[in-house]
Amino acid sequence: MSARIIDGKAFAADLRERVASHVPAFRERTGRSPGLAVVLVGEDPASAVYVRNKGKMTRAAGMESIEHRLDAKVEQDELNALVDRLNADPTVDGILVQLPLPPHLDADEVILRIDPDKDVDGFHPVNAGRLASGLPAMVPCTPLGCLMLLEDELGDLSGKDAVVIGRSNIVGKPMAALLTAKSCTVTVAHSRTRNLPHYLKHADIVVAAVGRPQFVHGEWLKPGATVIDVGINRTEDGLVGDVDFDSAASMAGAITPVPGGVGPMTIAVLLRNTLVAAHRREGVPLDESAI
Ligand SMILES: Nc1nc(=O)c2c([nH]1)NC[C@@H]1CN(c3ccc(C(=O)N[C@@H](CCC(=O)O)C(=O)O)cc3)C=[N+]21
Repeated sequence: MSARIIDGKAFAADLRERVASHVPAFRERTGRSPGLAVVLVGEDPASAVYVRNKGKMTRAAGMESIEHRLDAKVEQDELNALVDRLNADPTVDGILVQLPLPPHLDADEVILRIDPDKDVDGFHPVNAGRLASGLPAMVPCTPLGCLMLLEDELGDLSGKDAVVIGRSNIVGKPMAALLTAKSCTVTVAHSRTRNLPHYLKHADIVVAAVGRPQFVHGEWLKPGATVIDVGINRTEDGLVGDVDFDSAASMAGAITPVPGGVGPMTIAVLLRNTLVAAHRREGVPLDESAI
């Protein structure tokens, strides 16, 4: 079997257009555009590139990008004070503090300080709790992007066997919550899982978010499985995912490439979440399920 390649880049471009199409009506209703504030601490080159791309795409969607660059040596109090100001600013609908932070800063403290209604990353424990409880939440961008690709590929996910590899707060845990809400039977595997191939052999859906280059081998997969590769690993061979693409593509029914798969979806969903946050905050109705 030779897998269909899931074009995350094209899906993300469509999603960004759908988001952009709702901005003019919001502006007419409220007299302003949705605003996304991005905070970058230090000058990690990879982070700087991401932040620049986010700003570009935010503006291309007709939304306001508010960028704050802080010195790598900034103190926690100063970062906290910036978050407080962004929380209080009515023109800011979304706040994203780029992670990881330099080691002297406490990311959990910053995340807890962000107004959950402006938490477009969906990292605040209130949003994790809302998601787990089936309440309206801000949903983390990467797992929501993966879910959109899965539903586009498979339609109804009800009853499917899904294995999520990785248990982070950013991807694995919210991914498992989303798939559970869609009535999948979900297994969460991780670094201590003893027999990963055993679980993968039954999986209709595999989401790999372990952070180890080319970790998942095609021979472990159920023939025809749908494979979503969240990994972004910079190696000598260039950018590779958490899945060994060539062997997986000969076993899977469909697979996301790296690059061009999940990555572009993360940014597109960030814009979607900003649009959603803006509408909720202003009480402007929006059919969220159509975006
Ligand atoms: N608070 C916070 N929220 C984030 O969402 C967040 C973060 N911090 N810190 C860093 C990670 C990383 N991240 C990516 C976004 C887009 C691509 C992306 O567009 N990748 C492209 C290009 C990859 C490349 O060439 O580098 C692709 O996979 O095709 C990748 C990674 C968001 N992150």
